[in-house]
Amino acid sequence: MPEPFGPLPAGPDPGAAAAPGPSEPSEPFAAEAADPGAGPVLPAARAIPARPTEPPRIPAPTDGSEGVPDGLVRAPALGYQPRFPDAPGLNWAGPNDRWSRAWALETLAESPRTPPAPAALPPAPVEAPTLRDIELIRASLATVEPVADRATAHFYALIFVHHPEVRALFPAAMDVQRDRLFRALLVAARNADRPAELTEYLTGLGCGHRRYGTLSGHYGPVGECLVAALARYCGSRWDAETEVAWRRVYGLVSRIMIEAAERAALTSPPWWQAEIVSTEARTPDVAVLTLRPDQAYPYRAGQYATVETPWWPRVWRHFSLATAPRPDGLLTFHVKAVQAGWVSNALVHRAAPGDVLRLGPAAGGMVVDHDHPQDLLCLGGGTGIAPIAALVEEVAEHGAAGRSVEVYYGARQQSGLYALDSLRRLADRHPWLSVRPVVSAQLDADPGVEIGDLPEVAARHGRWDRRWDGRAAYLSGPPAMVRRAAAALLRAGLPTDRIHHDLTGDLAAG
Ligand SMILES: NC(=O)C1=CN([C@@H]2O[C@H](COP(=O)(O)OP(=O)(O)OC[C@H]3O[C@@H](n4cnc5c(N)ncnc54)[C@H](O)[C@@H]3O)[C@@H](O)[C@H]2O)C=CC1
Repeated sequence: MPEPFGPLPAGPDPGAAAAPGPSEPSEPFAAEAADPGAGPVLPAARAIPARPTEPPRIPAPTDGSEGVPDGLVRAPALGYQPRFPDAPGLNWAGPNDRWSRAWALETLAESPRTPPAPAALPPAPVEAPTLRDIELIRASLATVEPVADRATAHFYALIFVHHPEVRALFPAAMDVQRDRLFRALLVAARNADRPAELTEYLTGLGCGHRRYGTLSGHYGPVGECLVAALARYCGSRWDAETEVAWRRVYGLVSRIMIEAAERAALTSPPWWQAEIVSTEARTPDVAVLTLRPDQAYPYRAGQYATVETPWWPRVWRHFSLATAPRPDGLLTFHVKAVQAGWVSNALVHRAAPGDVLRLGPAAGGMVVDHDHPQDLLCLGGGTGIAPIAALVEEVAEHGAAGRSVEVYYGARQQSGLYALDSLRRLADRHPWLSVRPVVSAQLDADPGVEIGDLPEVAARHGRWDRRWDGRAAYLSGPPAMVRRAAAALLRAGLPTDRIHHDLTGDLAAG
């Protein structure tokens, strides 16, 4: 199962290089810069799956659509009725379709498009972990942490040797994957005595794993290999009591993930295919991509999607949805080509209208509460402005209900403020919205643009006039920026639960 315990909780995927945070679905935006291997971004030798030209016939919808969200109609064989039945190259899903073959998914016993079979629960009864279990698990993780690289490599080696059919679910390069496993284990261990947080995290993880083709039956073998790898690298720290603790916790973890995946299978597909309908270069390394999904793609402004390109099979990256949900169902992403970023470079420099991407389900908790209209303070750095722009649009559509929204939009230089014009147009129409552009260097700054790092400029304003009192804050951009902004807001007295972001980890420590 790819990313077993994969991308940690809480935000989109590529881009963030530095320390991870606590609750992700990973430090979205973080993994891209950390892609292994750097080197030429798009090796010419890579085989690109051919784009199918003959979509299979789409079964007619049935009337058994109870409990299915708006826009999705269940059909018996396919599971869901496509939103755009005439979309070229789309809507071909199911066992042995060309997309699945290109991705080598035919090696699975069942198609990942097929709703998971009834849960094959771990054989032993699933018991809640005891405090002693949690203590033992944390102690063993602390022992393994210094050799986490070797332990996770051993874990994957065990899986691939003993369960070779699972290899096809993982990307060719495993470096980032390895790191994710251990980070996910740490998150789970950190939250082991907080059942609500743990359940929320694992639920997101279980649903997200559907896009890899993970099936209920994969969890058992993965658990065995995990325990074996931990036992080996814990050395003398490992004993029978520790093993029982791990088995008990793994049983609970896998049950929550399997059940979440089964619930999700009732109302949504494991992934969406989306055809690029336009690409627009906004700067030499930032492109705005507009996509047409093959079926309705439910999300809230502020959330992100995981994206896979045809050029890097099974390598998934997070990008925020950059508009509020649109009536025409189109989706927009802002992508910056980062150094050694395989996916982001492919999307910015190679993707063209007609190319088909895959999307995982929307995730992330950076959404606006319209029932309690607080004033909002939004900081968007670089392409981190994407979810902020979506949030502002959603407030505009929903009605500001008396709240004011203040957006600080930062870039390193003036030419990087690629979304400023559209934000200013919104501000011209809506008196509740103010937009303050900030650039790091004087150099080419236009009049009215403030100079400095984004968190510092916003903090200056916050100190002056206590602008932040009573506001809910939304932070999005480079991890270091988000951490510094969060630390400034905490110092200014904003409570933690009013500071929204998609990073995981200890913000204040950053
Ligand atoms: N594409 C997307 O949908 C989203 C991307 N992101 C993340 O946003 C980031 C955008 O990167 P770039 O466009 O290259 O932004 P950038 O590195 O050019 O910086 C943009 C702003 O952040 C501030 N900043 C940067 N580093 C800072 C630091 N160490 N301390 C304080 N302030 C700092 C700068 O002052 C500038 O105002 C990436 O990490 C990406 O993963 C976040 C959410 C959505």
